[in-house]
Amino acid sequence: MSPPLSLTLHGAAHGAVQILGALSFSVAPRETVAITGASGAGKTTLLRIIAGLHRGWSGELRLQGRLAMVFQEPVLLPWRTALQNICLATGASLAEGEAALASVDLAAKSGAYPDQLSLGQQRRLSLARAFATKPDVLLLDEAFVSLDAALADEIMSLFERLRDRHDVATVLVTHDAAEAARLATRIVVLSGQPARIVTG
Ligand SMILES: Nc1ncnc2c1ncn2[C@@H]1O[C@H](COP(=O)(O)OP(=O)(O)OP(=O)(O)O)[C@@H](O)[C@H]1O
Repeated sequence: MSPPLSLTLHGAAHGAVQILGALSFSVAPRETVAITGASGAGKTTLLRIIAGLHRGWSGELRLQGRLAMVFQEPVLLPWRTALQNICLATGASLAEGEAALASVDLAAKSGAYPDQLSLGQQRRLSLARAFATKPDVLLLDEAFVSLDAALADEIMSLFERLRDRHDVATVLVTHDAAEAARLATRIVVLSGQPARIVTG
């Protein structure tokens, strides 16, 4: 069976500046690949290529099934409650939305609006919404940064619990070596200009 995600990149640029060189990788179901590398190496650009959010690249991307992405800043509808943020975005029923909230310990906040939630709660809501789409491929862009250590640990545990319930292939971008070592089954390191995979 072919993997849910495989990418063969000839190169990628922002305008005239070549950011990424030739590289390729694929991710199998239940695998978590961490993309690491120095600031500016092109990690987010690589993730945005996979998500279809960056146009300046050539190569071949094969994606099978549904894709969900969690951004560094939670992207939530401010005028909708936590429950509506899940149901409207994913097509989940109210019962499924409630279950998704419970899976990230937010059952008591279903009627709260995003600005009534802490950053940690907004992150948990984003994670719940991503998993509520039942994704085959999940992309996480620095989803655990800007949180204190205890909160980051708690949200990583929630992610691990949700991931282990789904046959999802995950690609996460992080500059945090400890986070990569904890969460990833494989670590891909980007380096150079244009960047290539130096380990992975
Ligand atoms: N919209 C843009 N227009 C022009 N250049 C860009 C744009 N977005 C990113 N870049 C440049 O592309 C390079 C790679 O950026 P990218 O955000 O992919 O790196 P990164 O590895 O994710 O960095 P960081 O760890 O700091 O978030 C950087 O040199 C950056 O300045």
